[in-house]
Amino acid sequence: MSLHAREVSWSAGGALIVDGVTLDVPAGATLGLLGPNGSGKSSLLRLLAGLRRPSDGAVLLDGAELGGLRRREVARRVAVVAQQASTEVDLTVEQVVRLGRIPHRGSWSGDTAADDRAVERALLDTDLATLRDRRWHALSGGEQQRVQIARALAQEPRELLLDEPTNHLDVRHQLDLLALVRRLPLTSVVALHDLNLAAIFCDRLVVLAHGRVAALGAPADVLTPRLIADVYEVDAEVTPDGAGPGRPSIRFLAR
Ligand SMILES: Nc1ncnc2c1ncn2[C@@H]1O[C@H](COP(=O)(O)OP(=O)(O)OP(=O)(O)O)[C@@H](O)[C@H]1O
Repeated sequence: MSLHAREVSWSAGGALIVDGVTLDVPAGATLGLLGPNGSGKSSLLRLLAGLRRPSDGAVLLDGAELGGLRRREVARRVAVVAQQASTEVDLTVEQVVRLGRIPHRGSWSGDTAADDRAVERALLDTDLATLRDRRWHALSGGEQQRVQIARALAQEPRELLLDEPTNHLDVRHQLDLLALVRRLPLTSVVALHDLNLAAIFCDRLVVLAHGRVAALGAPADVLTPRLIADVYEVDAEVTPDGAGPGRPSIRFLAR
C-alpha cells in the first residue's frame, strides 16, 4: 500500500473541513478525487502531502505515519502540483523545472547528470522542450500549468498529487496530461471537476461531499445518476459506452 488515509479529519476556522476520510491508494494506481466546490478536495490533498497535519486520524506512506517522517524524505517522495502555482523570481521554464530537483541535492553540490536527465525527461513528457528558454511569467496559463507539472515530474516522485491539473489546459493537453499520469509508474491522486475525464483515466474514484466520502470505488460503480444528483444536484444520463469496459460516459441534462 502506497498512500493510506485513516479516519483523517481536519478543522480550520472552527469548521470541520475534512471529516473522517479513509482511503487507500495502491502503489501505481491513479485515484480521482471528485466533489463540488468547497467539498474539501484541496484540503485533503494537502493532508495527503503532509503539508497539513490532521486534527484527527493519520496519513501513512507505505505504512509509516507521515508526521513521523523527515520533511526531506517526504519531499523526495511526494510531489504536489497546487491549483495556483506562482513563481516570484523571473526564471526560465527550464530553471523552474530544475527547482524540482532541490529535495535530491546535497547542501553544496551542483547539478548532477541524474538531475539533468530528470529535467530533460520532464520537459519532454510535458511537451515543453521547445519552450525551455522562455520566461515563466510570459507563458500562457496552460503553459504555466504544464511547467508546474514538469517541475513535479523532475522531482521523480513516487507519489504525485495534482489539484485540478487540467483546468487551464486545452483538450489535447488535458488528454495528454492525464494519459501521462496514468502511464507513469506513479501513485497519483488527481482532483478533477470533469467527471468524464475522471471516468476515462482513473482506476478508482473518491467523491467528497461536505468533507466526507460520499462514494469510493471503480468509475462505473461511483458515477451513477443517483450519486451525481445527490452530490452535484445535476441530472445526468450515464451510459456504459465510455473509453473502454468499466468506463462510463456522462451526459448532463438541463433541469
Ligand atoms: N485555512 C482555511 N481556513 C478556513 N477555511 C478553510 C481553509 N481552507 C479551506 N477552507 C474551507 O474549507 C472548505 C473546503 O475547501 P477546499 O479548498 O478543500 O475545497 P475544494 O473541494 O478543493 O474546492 P474547489 O473545488 O472550489 O477547489 C471551503 O469551504 C473553504 O473555504
